Amino acid sequence: MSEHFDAIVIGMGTGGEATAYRLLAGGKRIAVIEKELIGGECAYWACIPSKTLLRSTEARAEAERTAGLTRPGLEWTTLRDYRDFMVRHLDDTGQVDGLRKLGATVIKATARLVGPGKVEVQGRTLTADHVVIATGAAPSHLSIAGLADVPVWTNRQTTTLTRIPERVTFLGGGATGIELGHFLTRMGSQVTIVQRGSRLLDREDPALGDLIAELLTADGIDVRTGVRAHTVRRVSGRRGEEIVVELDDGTTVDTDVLVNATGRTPCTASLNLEAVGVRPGSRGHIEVDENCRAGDGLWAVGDVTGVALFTHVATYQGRVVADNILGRPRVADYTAVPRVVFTQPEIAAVGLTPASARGQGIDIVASTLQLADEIARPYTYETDPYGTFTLIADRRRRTLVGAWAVAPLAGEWINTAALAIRHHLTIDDLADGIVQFPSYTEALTLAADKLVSQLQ
Ligand SMILES: Cc1cc2nc3c(=O)[nH]c(=O)nc-3n(C[C@H](O)[C@H](O)[C@H](O)COP(=O)(O)OP(=O)(O)OC[C@H]3O[C@@H](n4cnc5c(N)ncnc54)[C@H](O)[C@@H]3O)c2cc1C
Ligand SMILES: NC(=O)c1ccc[n+]([C@@H]2O[C@H](COP(=O)([O-])OP(=O)(O)OC[C@H]3O[C@@H](n4cnc5c(N)ncnc54)[C@H](O)[C@@H]3O)[C@@H](O)[C@H]2O)c1
Repeated sequence: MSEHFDAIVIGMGTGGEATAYRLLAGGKRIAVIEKELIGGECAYWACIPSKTLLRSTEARAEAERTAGLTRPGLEWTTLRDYRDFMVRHLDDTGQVDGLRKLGATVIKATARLVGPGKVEVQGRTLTADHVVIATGAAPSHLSIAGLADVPVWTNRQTTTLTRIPERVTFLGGGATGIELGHFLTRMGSQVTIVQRGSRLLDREDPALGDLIAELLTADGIDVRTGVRAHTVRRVSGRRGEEIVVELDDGTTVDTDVLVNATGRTPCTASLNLEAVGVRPGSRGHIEVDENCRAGDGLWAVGDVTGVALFTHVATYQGRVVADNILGRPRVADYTAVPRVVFTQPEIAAVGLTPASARGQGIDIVASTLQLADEIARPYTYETDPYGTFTLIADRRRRTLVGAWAVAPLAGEWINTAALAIRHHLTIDDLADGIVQFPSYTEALTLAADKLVSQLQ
């Protein structure tokens, strides 16, 4: 017997949850299907544990840079227990019960499409007016000789670790490698980051990549850019079993733990997409239109769409899809999605990079501030003040198109720049702002003011 629903959500990470809760609030009868834990990657193995772990190392380093404070102790076992609490001890009973109380049918198993509006799970066939795919992404496959013979960690083993390894090597210098590498170096591990691209965070402004490499190197990380691992071997060394990573510049890295942080690929293999006539795009993603629609009565949200692999984007798309299903037509607008790497200091970017702006034919004008030379807050905040901020504007329209910062709390105050870009504020609007003194956000007004002068 088939069971019919208004909507079925496949995958209950952030994107699936955002869709499901909004549909439930809108009075829809829904089924949600999750093969692992309701809450998905972010809640258990990504954003939440990584930010929880990083906060203690950040607070300790901040104390060292604050007048009158000395280095506080850091108890790994207490931090580890708090991390376990924050990831709900990898138990989603509360989430399952909560959804059931709201009226959802919750199924913990792998779902498979068997036709338009038809989903097979645990031998049952469910039908629905709408099917929402929210199956996320998984670590990309690595092709390196010898890899099958050595243990390779992903973000999952790294964020759930119980012991701090002596030596850790990250393949990949994106947000995952930088955040988790930064945490581990501050916990005493000897960390190496092997980055194929010529810079860390290679989709950002090159100036940002250079700055981060300097900061991470100063923190003790061995940053190797423009190189690739071609072979890995397990050997018996002085300290017992170890892994030797051979790089294509002729150098090697000896390590205890090897982490694949080379990016993520959308999860579609288990879905049987052919049944609904969908072929994954070039990056393995499900292509969606401006409403996040992948076909008739078929929608996709989150990492599986390959749009921008962030929790806030998955949540946003979930709201867009739910509103469309609820009969409130809504278009997704990805202008000014903030991108923050939670190191200390934080690395934050939003909008276009200078290269992407030029690629769109925009004549740009930029202003870079060394914050300690320009505003008071860095001095009241820390004894060794630090921070760089760049604002990028469209010369002709005078609107803001991009910004980045490497500075304390940048992940918070970059959101003001995000709002300004999203709502097409001009540099004149920003320069006319009255901003709390002393705050890091003052940099935004000051940089805008400098751009106004530059354009006179
Ligand atoms: C280390 C790390 C740190 C991160 N930190 C941040 C951060 O600080 N901020 C931020 O914005 N983003 C961060 N991200 C990115 C963020 O985790 C993802 O963008 C987000 O989790 C995507 O949510 P999602 O719902 O699309 O997918 P997921 O959370 O991956 O959920 C997909 C779900 O679908 C389930 N599923 C898959 N196939 C099926 C099937 N056939 N049937 C049933 N269920 C299925 C999976 O089990 C999974 O639970 C981080 C990522 C990593 C790796
Ligand atoms: N704070 C956050 O919001 C946060 C934190 C972590 C991850 N994420 C998101 O999760 C997604 C995955 O992050 P990620 O850092 O794993 O991937 P990524 O794609 O952002 O970065 C991977 C990096 O690895 C490099 N690389 C690829 N193949 C390589 C190889 N064989 N050897 C060495 N380097 C190689 C690439 O040049 C790239 O710079 C991203 O979209 C990211 O934005 C977000």
